Amino acid sequence: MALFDLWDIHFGYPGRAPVLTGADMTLEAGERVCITGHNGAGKSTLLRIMVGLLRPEAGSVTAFGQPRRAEADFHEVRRRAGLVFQDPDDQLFCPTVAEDIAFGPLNLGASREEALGIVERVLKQLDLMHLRDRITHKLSGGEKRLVTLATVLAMEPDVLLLDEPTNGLDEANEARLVEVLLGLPQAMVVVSHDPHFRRRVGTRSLRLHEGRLTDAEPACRHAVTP
Ligand SMILES: Nc1ncnc2c1ncn2[C@@H]1O[C@H](COP(=O)(O)OP(=O)(O)OP(=O)(O)O)[C@@H](O)[C@H]1O
Repeated sequence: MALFDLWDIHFGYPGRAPVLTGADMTLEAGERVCITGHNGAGKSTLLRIMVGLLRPEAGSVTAFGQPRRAEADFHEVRRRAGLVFQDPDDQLFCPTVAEDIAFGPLNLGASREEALGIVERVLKQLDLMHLRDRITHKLSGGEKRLVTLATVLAMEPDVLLLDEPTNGLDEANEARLVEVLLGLPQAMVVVSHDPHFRRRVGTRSLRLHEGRLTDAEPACRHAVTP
């Protein structure tokens, strides 16, 4: 069973030319699907449709084996598929890094102690312990991006949806991010303009062009076992 199956997705913003005009995509366990395409092609739009932040005009979204149509159908999808937005400021809203990471688990019913344990685990995993008590809005762009990933990993999603995760990262942090992603068990969809990054991380690459997804560069790696 595919984790996600998007079929013939059509979408346009009001008063603008259509963005998606029959996009198809599947995501299987163990896959890391990279998506490329020019600015404004609709990559972020597609990720938002996957988690129900936008609803397609036509076509279907099946996630975790169930067709998803109404808002209520997407609650489970958003719990199981963690979207890391392109702009970290859309995602970080607590005073400190630790509070931002603890927010999701606390919201899902974790105790204060459990949440603090999760904060420590994900910060160690991403090598970010030094940022634990920093004021979130005073972090650099690259630091914010890594913290955003930490907030999503803290929710232990089954699928990761990453929108331009290398934006603003220096070489060392980009290399570290590659290692972290390759070590994660989750299937993921990664939107990236960075061909080197896509080749390192992706098990499959798609190009979004004129509203549809097609195979891009040949895969360089085989799917990892889930
Ligand atoms: N809320 C909105 N209202 C109207 N138009 C929008 C809105 N959000 C995005 N768009 C437009 O829809 C198109 C697709 O945007 P989207 O952000 O999905 O592209 P993208 O492929 O992610 O681009 P980039 O590579 O620049 O991040 C663009 O032309 C954009 O201007």
